[in-house]
Amino acid sequence: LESVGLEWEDLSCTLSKGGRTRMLLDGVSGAARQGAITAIMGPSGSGKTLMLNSLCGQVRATPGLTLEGRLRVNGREAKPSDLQLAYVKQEDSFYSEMTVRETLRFHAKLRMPRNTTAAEVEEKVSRLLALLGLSKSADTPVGSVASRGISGGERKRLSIACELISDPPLVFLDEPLSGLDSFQAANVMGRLRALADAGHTVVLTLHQPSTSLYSLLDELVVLSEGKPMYCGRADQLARWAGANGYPRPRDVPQSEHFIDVVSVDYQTPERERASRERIAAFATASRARAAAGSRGLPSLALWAGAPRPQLAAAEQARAMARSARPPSAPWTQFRLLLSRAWRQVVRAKGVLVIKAVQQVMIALIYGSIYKLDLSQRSVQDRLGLLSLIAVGASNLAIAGTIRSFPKEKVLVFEERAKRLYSVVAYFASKLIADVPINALLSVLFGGLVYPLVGLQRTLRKFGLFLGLVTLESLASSALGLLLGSVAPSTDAALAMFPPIVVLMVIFNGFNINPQSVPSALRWVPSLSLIRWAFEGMAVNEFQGLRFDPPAYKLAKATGAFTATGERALDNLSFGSSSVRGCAIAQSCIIAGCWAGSLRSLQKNRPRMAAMRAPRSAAAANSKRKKVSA
Ligand SMILES: Nc1ncnc2c1ncn2[C@@H]1O[C@H](COP(=O)(O)OP(=O)(O)OP(=O)(O)O)[C@@H](O)[C@H]1O
Repeated sequence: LESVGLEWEDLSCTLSKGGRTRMLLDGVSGAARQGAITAIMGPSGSGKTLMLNSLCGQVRATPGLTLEGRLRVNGREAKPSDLQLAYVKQEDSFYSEMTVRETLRFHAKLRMPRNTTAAEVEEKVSRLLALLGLSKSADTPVGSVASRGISGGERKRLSIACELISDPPLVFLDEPLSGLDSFQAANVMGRLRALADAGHTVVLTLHQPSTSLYSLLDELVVLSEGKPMYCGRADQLARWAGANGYPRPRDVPQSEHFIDVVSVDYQTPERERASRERIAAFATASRARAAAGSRGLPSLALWAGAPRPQLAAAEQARAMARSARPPSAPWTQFRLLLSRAWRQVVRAKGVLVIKAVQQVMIALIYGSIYKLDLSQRSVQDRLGLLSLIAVGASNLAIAGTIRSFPKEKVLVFEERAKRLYSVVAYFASKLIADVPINALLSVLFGGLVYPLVGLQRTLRKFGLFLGLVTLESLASSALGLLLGSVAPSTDAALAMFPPIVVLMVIFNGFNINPQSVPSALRWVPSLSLIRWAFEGMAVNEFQGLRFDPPAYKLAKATGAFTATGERALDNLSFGSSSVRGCAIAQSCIIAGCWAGSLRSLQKNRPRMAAMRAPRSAAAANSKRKKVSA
């Protein structure tokens, strides 16, 4: 493992909004050495995660946010994007139906160099399973909130294992113990200790660790209000507090005591002022200690003896280019993604059964209510039934996709940020895995409802009906995918869903005559997938039908009744429509939604803030004064 020591200097982050500037991080300096666990601690909201993210280039670019600082790797200036690191986020997301081993194998195949053999992949997977204590649960599905799987601690260890595939020397973890009970927390921390002992440089954020977990830490950075309160050896924290006038009472763990000392006390205005003064004093003392020079910081001296070999410029450029694209071939990415997506679809048997039961129930409801004959009444019944089928099928498919896709999108963004695969490979695999199931469910519904209600009994018309229902379901899923891709969250996507469906229902060709559509909205019906489904099904059903004349004589004599299916279609302005035309229009909507979703996934990647060189000490001080004023 490459020996890596990381040093940061004058790390600052400001956020300017509405004429006000907040210092989120304020002149923090420190170091993390190889073979050590460095923890970033502090009260809630003190900037722990922000600092960790700053070091590894993961701060989201927000309007008004500026990030400054200097990073050095083994004494040489570096940018966060140059670091070969593992970053384990607080929230993990996995495909719930994949087992632990399959998840790890998936990552290994995507992350390991292209010429890695299958045996090498398996060897790596087994080694990581053993290293993170996951061998026993290797063949258990990861699970989710809805389906039980591995424990919280095992999920965290799996996240760490996935990040360790490419043997990064630096390992960053945001709150790795959050949500874990003391047993699981000790297990995770024990594995991190083993990683550090194996030569990794481990940096993590922590809330309040127990005394036994604290004893596993080597170095500590304590923040309050974004300011540095302490940077040095974890076991020297109490000495630092004492030396600055706040000796630790007996029996109070040193981290608990110090974090209390440097927390803002909001109980009364006086106490708040006093606590802020205390924080300012600790910040000054801590910065003075850092400014005393790198030799003053124990951590810096420890890695200084292991300089990183200088890479030649050409080799450096090649390494950068390599890291900018996924290591695996596009075909491999597609194959692996398809196999993962397919497993997720077919193994989620509960979801599949629910969807199938839903389709059967709806078909049975229609079948028990509608009995179509050739009476005059049946004209209205047919139109009503076909319009309900068109609306119902689209609602089910759009809502289903909207609910599931935004969650998947988060995982895809994360995996894309790690450059595991291209969006095209992901998108193609998703469509291929989803389409057969959607088609199968549509055929199940259509195949049941068609004979039950008594639609025209010819094999050709039956086949066309199934095709139209399937196309509509695919178009609806594609629209759901588009909404899920452009919307920032599931809630936002669900909020967009009703108005869009209402518009599509209004303009379905049955509820408003095309001549009555306001001229500014004439284009809307051509985008309504419900309209194309309804129109296609109506043309398919009504063409060739001869209706019985009504029983009352006057209507019979004047011919004021619907004698043929063609007449019914004329009344709806569908006289010149064809099933083929509707199917082509529906296919164009599918293609448009897929293209839009792909584009949105490609464009909507989170942007990270770049780190600028810090301003001079004098400029930083004057800014500090301005902000606090
Ligand atoms: N990208 C960003 N844009 C704007 N503000 C941000 C950004 N990242 C963090 N902040 C702000 O910085 C402050 C510190 O947040 P951070 O999440 O680092 O705190 P923390 O110490 O990790 O808190 P906790 O212990 O509660 O998780 C918060 O006020 C947060 O809103």
